[in-house]
Amino acid sequence: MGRSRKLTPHRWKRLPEPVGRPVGLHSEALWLLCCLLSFIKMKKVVLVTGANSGIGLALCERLLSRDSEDLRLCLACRSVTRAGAARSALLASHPSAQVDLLPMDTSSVSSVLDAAREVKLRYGRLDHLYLNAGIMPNPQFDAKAFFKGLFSSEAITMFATGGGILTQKDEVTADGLQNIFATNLFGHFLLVRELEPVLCQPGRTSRLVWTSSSNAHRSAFNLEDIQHQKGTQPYSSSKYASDLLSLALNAHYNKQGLYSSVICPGFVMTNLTYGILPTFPAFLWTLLMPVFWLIRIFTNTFTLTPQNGAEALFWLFRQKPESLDPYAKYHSLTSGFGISYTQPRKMDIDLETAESLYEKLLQLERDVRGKFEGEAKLGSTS
Ligand SMILES: NC(=O)C1=CN([C@@H]2O[C@H](COP(=O)(O)OP(=O)(O)OC[C@H]3O[C@@H](n4cnc5c(N)ncnc54)[C@H](OP(=O)(O)O)[C@@H]3O)[C@@H](O)[C@H]2O)C=CC1
Ligand SMILES: CC(C)CCC[C@@H](C)[C@H]1CC[C@H]2C3=C(CC[C@]12C)[C@@]1(C)CCC(=O)[C@@H](C)[C@@H]1CC3
Repeated sequence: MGRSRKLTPHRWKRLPEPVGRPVGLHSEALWLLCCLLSFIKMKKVVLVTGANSGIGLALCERLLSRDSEDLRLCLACRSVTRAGAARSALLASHPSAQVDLLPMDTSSVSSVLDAAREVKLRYGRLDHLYLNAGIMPNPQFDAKAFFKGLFSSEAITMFATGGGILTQKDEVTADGLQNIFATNLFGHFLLVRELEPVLCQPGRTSRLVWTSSSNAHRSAFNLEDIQHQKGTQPYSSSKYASDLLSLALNAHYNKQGLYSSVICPGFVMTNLTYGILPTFPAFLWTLLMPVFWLIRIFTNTFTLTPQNGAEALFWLFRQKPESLDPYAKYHSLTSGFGISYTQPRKMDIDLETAESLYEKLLQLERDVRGKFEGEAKLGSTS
């Protein structure tokens, strides 16, 4: 027996936009009503990269706590197992929520292209895209510079930005890209470019939000070496590049209803920060917490928990995109009393550099696509 096609109220909710226009005056009116209703009732689609832990997972939790009924959350993660565990944790506290999984490794071009294809097939719309996945592999902590900085006038800045005390050793991915650049920036850029048809739809606005950092420094970034092959601060460079890219994306896409913003979550205790001192046992971090709470009195950037760190991401979700400043970075901050809030701070960026980076990224995109198509052709002929 064929499945009944009766439209129960439950089905209305999930009804995709009507396809094929019926003929006749009544049917025309009915079709218009259908369009209107499906537009009103359709859930907002929110995709978060790196959603299985830390700040990304905390954002998902906060979004569902606010409204789990009208959201369709998609966790884009490189590990299916870790993503599944995160989904189960979210569903345990929000059983009626709609939480989907999407396998995606932002450091791999083919994985990003596959994931984007899947998003277009599955959703047909995308309201919020949180570009949050990020890495800081092989960090080198300069203890000498840290203790020197501790007794200097720059102590607070050092704690707020990690400037001058951290470097990283980068690697090359299978696609021949620098790993930190590919993971934190280029994979996300490619994703946005691929998702253009669902992000830029007439009569609708969509949002991009980049999880950047106060560790993003102009001095670490070089337009002649956007992947940071030569330097020792690829993390800082990738985050500065995301600040620039957000500005360029606004310049190119605002007229199509797509808006981009950047946030800094502050200093948060997550897998990324635990990795900075790998030999430092977990219980020592816990012992240090009272010290960190004390430091928070002097710098509100010590947000410390992923929930506090996700504050600016969550705040942006509730703002009208047109009201936001493309030159501002939205900082998650936490007061000495533990109260979280969001504050915009001007970024050290300019449109000319942003445009130059954008052009270079477009060129790199053409190069990797060309390589992919070439390999695909080779595969089909052999
Ligand atoms: N913690 C902090 O103090 C600060 C963090 N940030 C930024 O916040 C963001 C989130 O980090 P945070 O929550 O702290 O750290 P976590 O390590 O907890 O989260 C990072 C997330 O990114 C995912 N990820 C890493 N590499 C890839 C990849 N190649 N493809 C897909 N997903 C990937 C991780 O997945 P997996 O679990 O598989 O590794 C994880 O889900 C990052 O962009 C980071 O740079 C910025 C400023 C400060
Ligand atoms: C062992 C010592 C007693 C304590 C060491 C503390 C440092 C490891 C942290 C102090 C400031 C932190 C910091 C970051 C990493 C860890 C510290 C250097 C970041 C660089 C992490 C990533 C970011 O994006 C920055 C915003 C953070 C800034 C502060």
